[in-house]
Amino acid sequence: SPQTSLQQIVPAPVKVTPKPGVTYALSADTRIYTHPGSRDAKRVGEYLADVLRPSTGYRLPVTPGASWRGISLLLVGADHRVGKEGYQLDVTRRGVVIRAKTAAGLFAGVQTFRQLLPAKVEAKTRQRGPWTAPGGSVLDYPRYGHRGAMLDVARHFFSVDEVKRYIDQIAQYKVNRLHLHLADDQGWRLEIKSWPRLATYGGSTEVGGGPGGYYTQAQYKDLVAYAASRHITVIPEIDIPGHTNAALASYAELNCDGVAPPLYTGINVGFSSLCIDKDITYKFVDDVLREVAALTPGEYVHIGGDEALATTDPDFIKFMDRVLPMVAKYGKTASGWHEFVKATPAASAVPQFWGTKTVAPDMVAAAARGNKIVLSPASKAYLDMKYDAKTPLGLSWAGFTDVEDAYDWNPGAYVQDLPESAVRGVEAPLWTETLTNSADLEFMAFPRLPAIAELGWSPWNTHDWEKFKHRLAAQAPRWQAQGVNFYPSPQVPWK
Ligand SMILES: CC1=[NH+][C@H]2[C@@H](O1)O[C@H](CO)[C@@H](O)[C@@H]2O
Repeated sequence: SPQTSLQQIVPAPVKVTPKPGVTYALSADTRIYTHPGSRDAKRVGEYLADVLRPSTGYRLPVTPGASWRGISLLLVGADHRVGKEGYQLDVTRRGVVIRAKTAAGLFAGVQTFRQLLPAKVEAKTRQRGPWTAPGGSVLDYPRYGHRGAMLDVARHFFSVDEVKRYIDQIAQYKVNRLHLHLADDQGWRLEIKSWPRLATYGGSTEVGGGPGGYYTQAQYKDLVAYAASRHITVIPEIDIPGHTNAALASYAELNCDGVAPPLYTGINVGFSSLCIDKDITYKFVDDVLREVAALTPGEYVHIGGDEALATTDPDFIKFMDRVLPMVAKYGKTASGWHEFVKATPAASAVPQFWGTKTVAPDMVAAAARGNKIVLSPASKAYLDMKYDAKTPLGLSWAGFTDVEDAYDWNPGAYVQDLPESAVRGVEAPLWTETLTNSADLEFMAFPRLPAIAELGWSPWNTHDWEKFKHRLAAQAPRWQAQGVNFYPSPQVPWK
């Protein structure tokens, strides 16, 4: 197997110091040690063991302790620059030591160490060794705190296992936020106990008329916990007041005329709106936000707000003025598509920019008021955009996006006059009007998701398409070992 290298890690680390001639070899008696007394460190150790055991066949016991031999995950001695999510990795002839201040940092270090082992380590079945990693040191920490992926489970429903598979795939690239688009015109995907028909009826179909589906609150809690075990915080989105046909179809009383529209299985947008002047609308939103907030250990709840074309601007503002305080009442910070800045949300709220142009005066104004922006420019970060005219899946309203387009922009300087200090990070949305299973998701997400993940993690001084495309090529054997159905873009010199 081609020797891996410290120079091929994705996302590119802050500082890499190879030690030529030094190699570490896993062996049958390798042990994994984790910071004594830290349950979270032990969980990272177990995660690493779960990755390595199937392919190597080694026992790799995980025990509290530290040793120069074997693999040690320690919450002591890390360079202060690692901060909350960074790490230091040292690979010597005798052993591997990952140091961090938090378990999240250890988890990030494990993702890097993983990439130093041969690609076949990613297989779920026993492979022949040797299991070697090149010697050297890495000092690493993220550029942005918000490094997100969004999955639209409303247009097409994706099972708990399919979402977990995507979680495992994005975790490899140090993504730390999973935004779940849980409700839209075509489907309501989360059980709400106070409004049961939202899921049972509103979740009973999907784009194209298939059976749809929904997560019970127990299943949703399982997803949130699974993401957390990969140090990914789930941001639930209930898109309102637009994109609400599934809710309006489920409860006639939510409609201004008291008549429920039929369930919708097409892919138009902008035709639905909650009834802004009915009190029951705000009881509905309050009940939903209360239940969603109770299911959200994370700080943010996303209330959508995009394409409210069936809502007048004054009504949109009136609606948001009544709803945004509910998010705070339930102890959460609001996030929303960039349109919601029309309602002047609190400075702590997170506008998510999805525009296609680099001039967004409302984003600059919001930043001036203290809002920090998540960047998801549709012509760069939308993973549902076709790669080119021949791409069988996806949409093209924002143009074609091949992997170089997804990579070649600077989030710190993308929106004119928006200062780097006002950028909270990046997020890659995967809308699923045309996607129905994991293979479809993977075809659109790989190789572009790692490009967006690198923009979120790596220092700008490492940004170089000519180098990145080779590092991306070196990821392909890993995706092959994992059965990831990636798009072999002609822009990448695949191995
Ligand atoms: C924020 C946003 N609203 C629209 C837009 O993005 O385009 C998506 C498709 O690319 C579509 O699914 C979504 O409903």
